[in-house]
Parts: sequence; structure tokens; C-alpha cells
Amino acid sequence: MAPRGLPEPVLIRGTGLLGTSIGLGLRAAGADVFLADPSPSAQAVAEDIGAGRPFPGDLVETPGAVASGTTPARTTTMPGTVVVASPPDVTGQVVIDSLLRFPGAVVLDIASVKGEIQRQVQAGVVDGILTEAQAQRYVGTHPMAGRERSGPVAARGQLFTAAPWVVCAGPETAPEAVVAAEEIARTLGATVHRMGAEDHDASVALISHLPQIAASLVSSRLQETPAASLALSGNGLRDTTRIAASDPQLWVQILAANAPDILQILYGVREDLDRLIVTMEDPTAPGARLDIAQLMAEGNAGHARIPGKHGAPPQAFAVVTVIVDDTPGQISAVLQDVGQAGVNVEDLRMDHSAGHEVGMLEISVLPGRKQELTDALSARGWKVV
Ligand SMILES: NC(=O)C1=CN([C@@H]2O[C@H](COP(=O)(O)OP(=O)(O)OC[C@H]3O[C@@H](n4cnc5c(N)ncnc54)[C@H](O)[C@@H]3O)[C@@H](O)[C@H]2O)C=CC1
Ligand SMILES: O=C(O)C(=O)Cc1ccc(O)cc1
Repeated sequence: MAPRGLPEPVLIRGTGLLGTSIGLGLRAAGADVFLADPSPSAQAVAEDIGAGRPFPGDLVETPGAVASGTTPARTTTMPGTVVVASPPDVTGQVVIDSLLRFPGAVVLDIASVKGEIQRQVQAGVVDGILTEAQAQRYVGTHPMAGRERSGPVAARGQLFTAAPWVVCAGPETAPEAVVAAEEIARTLGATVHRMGAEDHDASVALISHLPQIAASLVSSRLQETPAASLALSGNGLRDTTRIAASDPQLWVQILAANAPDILQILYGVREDLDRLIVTMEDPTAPGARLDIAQLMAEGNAGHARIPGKHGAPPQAFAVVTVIVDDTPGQISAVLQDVGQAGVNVEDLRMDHSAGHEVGMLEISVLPGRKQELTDALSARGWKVV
């Protein structure tokens, strides 16, 4: 059964990580999905893994066609909804092309920065390329879920489960566009957050773009580090650097598109860093340790404000740590016993030191269930620390 309120078929333009993940999720929900990507291999992989079928029509954009107001060729197959999942720097152009090419279709994009695309659509109206009615069929959105890898091979239909999905509708946006965007988000298991494009861009500068910059800055220090030092790495380093493996091409576009908002935050970070440097130059000076303590306490306070699963208020879970052998099947065996004990797993992670034959499986549960789970796992022979 197709999702209600979603005009079909759905055409996904751009079958990389995000486009293919959306296709997989929509197909699993029974929607009819077409795929189009200028990269034949990206499109073929997306089709092969079941994200949709090829769009029967030529969607190659003529360079400069949108800017010059040339109406793109219309196809006989008309999608009801177009999801633009291309790289950010061409998204505005693909959105305008879709509004012109598919009269009547709702068009949404999922690019990481929203203001610039909204401005391009508005400029299309001012320049007479788009009518107001055409522009109203567009709604900007942003799923707050992704991976540090790109391309369809890394796609997952479950990528958006429990993730926030921002919908940037304005008073001018056609109601059916908002309904379709929210239906896609909910069908894929995400929670909808309505927000203006400017507030969105200011928010992601802090909660998404700064962490990316911080991870890249920390990781760039590791380039010349001797292997013997890196062998000591634990989860602290892994936690703070995972997203440093992200696609540079994508991030050049994201950071450039949101530079003014990011810059305001970087000025604040620079102030804190300058203060810390002065303190560290003489850590025994009067007040220096208080300064360091204050920095750590400010970090604690900010971290405690990060909401938990499903956008719930921050919650301190209790962690039950189980030692498991580094052999196949151990983790699933522990999790089966956790399920038998009737305790819900809120979070899970594996701490794995290089060169050791055991791993530490950290199972986060509600604080009230910790003792019960510890007892149940110990009774089944697991070593709980
Ligand atoms: N990577 C992530 O974690 C997240 C990315 N996004 C946004 O999703 C969008 C796609 O990102 P990814 O899937 O990660 O990138 P990707 O690099 O995996 O895929 C982009 C795809 O777009 C195709 N493409 C290039 N030019 C195109 C055009 N003119 N028309 C149609 N397709 C075109 C490419 O061939 C490629 O297959 C970006 O706008 C990004 O800001 C949003 C949330 C998370
Ligand atoms: O890998 C992660 O944890 C991410 O946060 C990825 C991500 C990248 C870009 C976005 O616009 C949104 C999410």
C-alpha cells in the first residue's frame, strides 16, 4: 500500500547515499519510485539494490538552460513528487528544472543548507523563469541523518529511523507540497520539525557543521603521528573523529553555502581557544586551574543539553558493560539474552582495543533496569563489569 498523501510516482533525482536510501525506504513502504542520476553507475547500483526503476525519459539538463529560462523538454511519464537528492551546488538548478519540466508535481529537496536554494527559487520568480504558482510547489527539507560515506553502495532504507527531518515551509508553500514532504519523512520513520530556512541554517551551523569542522581539525593533527602513538587510540578519539572521514566534495559545498552562520560560531570558538592557550602557557598561574575547570564544566553543561533518542529530553542512561570474546556470534548471543530478560536496549556500542581478543559491549538501558539486567546476564554466565 502506497503512503497516503504522497503523489505518485515519486522521482528521485540523484541516487547517491541519500537518494538511494530514500528510494529503498519508500519502496519498502510500497511506493512507486523512479530513479535518475547523470552517473550511470550510481543509477545502476541504486536500481540493483532495489531503490526503484529507471525513469523513462532524458533528464539531462542543458548547461545554463535554467538561467536562460529555456523550458526543459517534458516527458510522457509525469511524477507526482520529485525528490532532488543531488549535490548542494546543483540542487537549486535541479529544483527549478523539475518545477518547469513536471507541471503539477510537488518538488522537494534534501540539501544540507536551505537558504541558498530558497533564494534561487525566489530569484527564478523575480527573473520570470518561474511563475509564483510553480515556485509554490517547492518545499525545502533536510533529513538530519547521514553517514560519513557517500554513494549508493552506502545507502540504507533505515537511515532515517528516529532522525529529525526539517521541513522549511513558508506561508506561500502549497499545502500539498508540505503534506507530501511530511509523508515521506514519516514513512521513512523520521520525526518532522518545521522551521524557517534561516533558522534551519543557523541551527545546523552549530549542531552539524561545527562538529564536522572540529572532527576534521582534530584528525588533521594525526597525519604525521607515529603508528605507535595511534595504536593507543581509544573511543575518545574515535567518537570525536568519525565524521572526519566524510566526503570533502560535499563538505566544501555545505560549508561554503553556510559560511556567514558558521563564521559567527567560529569567532566564539576562537575566543575560547585563545583563552585556553593563554591558560596553558602558564598552568600554575593563579586562576589557571579554575579556568580549565570552567572550560570543562561549560562543556559538561552543553553536552547535557543534547536530546536523547526520538528527540526526547536528555536522559542519562545506565550502562551495563559485558566482556565478550572476539569471535563470531558473541554479540548476537548477548543481545538475545538481553531480549530474554525483557530489557530494552537504548544504545549500544563496542569498545575494542587493538590487539586484544576480547571486546567490551556497552549496553545502555534505563537506569531503573540496570541491576535487573546485570543480574540476568550474570546468571546466564556473562562476565558483567
Ligand atoms: N551525506 C549525508 O550524510 C547527507 C547529505 N544530505 C544532502 O543530500 C544530498 C545528497 O548527498 P549524498 O547522497 O550524500 O551525496 P552523494 O555524493 O552520495 O550523491 C549525490 C548524487 O547526485 C548525483 N548528481 C550529480 N549531479 C546531479 C544532477 N545535476 N542531477 C541529479 N543528480 C546529480 C551524483 O551523480 C551522485 O550520485 C546533498 O544535497 C547533501 O547536502 C543531507 C543529509 C545528510
Ligand atoms: O554521519 C553523521 O552522523 C552525520 O551527521 C551526517 C550528516 C551529514 C550532513 C547532513 O546534512 C546531515 C547529517
